[in-house]
Amino acid sequence: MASLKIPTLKTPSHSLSSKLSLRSAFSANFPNSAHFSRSQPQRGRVLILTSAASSSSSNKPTVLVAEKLGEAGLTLLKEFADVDCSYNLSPEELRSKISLCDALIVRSGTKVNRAVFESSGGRLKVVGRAGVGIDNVDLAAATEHGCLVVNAPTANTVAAAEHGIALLAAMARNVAQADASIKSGKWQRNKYVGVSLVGKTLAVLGFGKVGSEVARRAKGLGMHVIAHDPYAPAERARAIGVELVSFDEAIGAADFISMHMPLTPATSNMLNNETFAKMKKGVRIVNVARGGVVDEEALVRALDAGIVAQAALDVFSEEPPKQDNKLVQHEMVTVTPHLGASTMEAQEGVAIEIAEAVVGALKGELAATAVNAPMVPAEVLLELKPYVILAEKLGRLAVQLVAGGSGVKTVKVSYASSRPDLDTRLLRAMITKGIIEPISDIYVNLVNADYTAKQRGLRITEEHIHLDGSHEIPLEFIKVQIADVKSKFASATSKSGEIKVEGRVKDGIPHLTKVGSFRVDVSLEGSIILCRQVDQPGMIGKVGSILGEENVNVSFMSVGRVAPRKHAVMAIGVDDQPRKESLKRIGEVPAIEESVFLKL
Ligand SMILES: NC(=O)c1ccc[n+]([C@@H]2O[C@H](COP(=O)([O-])OP(=O)(O)OC[C@H]3O[C@@H](n4cnc5c(N)ncnc54)[C@H](O)[C@@H]3O)[C@@H](O)[C@H]2O)c1
Ligand SMILES: O=C(O)[C@H](O)COP(=O)(O)O
Repeated sequence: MASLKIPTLKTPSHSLSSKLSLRSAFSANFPNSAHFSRSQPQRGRVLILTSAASSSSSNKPTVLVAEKLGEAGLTLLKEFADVDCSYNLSPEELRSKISLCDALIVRSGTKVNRAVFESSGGRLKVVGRAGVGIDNVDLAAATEHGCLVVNAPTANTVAAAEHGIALLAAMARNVAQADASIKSGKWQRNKYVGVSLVGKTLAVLGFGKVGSEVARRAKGLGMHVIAHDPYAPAERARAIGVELVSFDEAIGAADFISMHMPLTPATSNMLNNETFAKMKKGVRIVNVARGGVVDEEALVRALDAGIVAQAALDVFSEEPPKQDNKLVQHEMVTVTPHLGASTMEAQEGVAIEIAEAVVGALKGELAATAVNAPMVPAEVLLELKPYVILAEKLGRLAVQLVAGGSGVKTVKVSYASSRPDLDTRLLRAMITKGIIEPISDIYVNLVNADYTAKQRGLRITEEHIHLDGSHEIPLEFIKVQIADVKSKFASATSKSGEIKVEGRVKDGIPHLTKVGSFRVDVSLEGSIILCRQVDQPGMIGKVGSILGEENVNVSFMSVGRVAPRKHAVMAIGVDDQPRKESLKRIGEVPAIEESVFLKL
């Protein structure tokens, strides 16, 4: 397996402070538009931006809105960002614009593929999908690029359900065909005799938000409604009088089938030759989900064979479909151009929902509708905040203790807590960030931490040390151990050979409390000098006066020793980075056996 090579450690261009917010976890962070400066690119806390990447002279982030968005959403966005509404961009135009944008908002008509993320040069931090389906966004590529994807999953539910019902009724009564006929001067009352809905069985496939609203409305029309959804809770179905059945039962019993699942590899072409063959002859199909859930050629054949009497389609595998598309031209098929979400009300709602999500994500707030990052409830985030800082700093310290040329492969993290259900995803992500960022150019956040670790051959194992006691404090301490490496500070190596650092939060401030087997206590602010010395009088004074002469402000000092007059480790918190010569002078103090400077 590859390993994370330790090159010369980079000095972070920022200094961490206790002001560090949860932003670091999400990365798509603009503290607020007024304080954001592109001319001073920073890593870690905010986006990597360069003045060359800036398209505007203001300090605001740039949001590209690539498809029509409701006014209320645009107004919200404009309060926070420079908004570039460029509709109908070609793929090339989108790729060339994207490196100037911090966020991109699309509907279903824009393919946000890997090339888009690659062209963004690391600047794109949020993709907002103004709607539900995210099949037009390459989530794997987004995650690999540390880009958060958020959607607007609720505001168009009713609109989509109403459109499904509209198509159901229009299909059953040949509304579209009869309308076209009369407009062409004909009066064909016998040709357009329809079928009734009342008493018929409707199978809703996909019993989520839209599917259940369709079911509720269909029941109001007097239909018998059954549903299939492998993941839907039976109680939700029962509550509206719908029975959940197997896929085969659903399609075998249905007079009408309505599709409401997302397009995924598992649902692609789920209606196909084989499944059409299991349906009742004369079944009618509505699709307001995605074109790709139906094998369109198989549907044409099923229509021509009379297995499917009629279909009503709002969505197509290729949008817009070619003009000679056999389904579009088929007499027994009613079509609309992906209008499910297109009501005035839904579009205003979606625009607000996505604008809030994108602005929140750019500010580094928790994104409630994130689709490629673990959901951590806001209250958990707030409580874990100081531990998040501790986790990153311990990772950062541990990796700086690794000798150059070593390969970091295995990191073990132990969480000592009385909470059996402690959510460690965020902490793990931050330790990963702390370990990887000082030694690479990769920007790590909650979105891409696990992926990045895997890519770099870094295996992070986690252990919970269960403590008895009050559940009030989420965590007693975090221990980070790096195995199978040499350390540039031998005292940081435990008896079993791992580099070991341990820390805890005291009064809301993260502290380093153990290095190797030495207990220390130094607040993790500024930077740290670690020295191992023979425990004897005057050591603190000697080192302190060297730092004083060099004008380096000491914020904290702590000495941990194995026994009086034996070995001791002195941890010194410093506000400024000492000159190399100062560190050399410290190393030359006779009783000092080794020393190292660690930048936080
Ligand atoms: N035509 C439009 O304009 C329009 C508007 C809104 C939504 N949509 C589409 O409708 C889909 C559903 O929207 P929603 O808001 O109800 O989403 P949702 O996530 O609330 O519901 C989707 C449901 O599909 C279920 N599902 C997943 N795999 C399935 C499978 N193999 N078989 C059966 N069910 C399965 C899920 O368990 C879930 O309950 C969206 O993904 C989107 O593609 C289209
Ligand atoms: O997934 C959705 O939300 C719908 O398909 C709506 O898509 P649209 O935003 O392109 O209308």
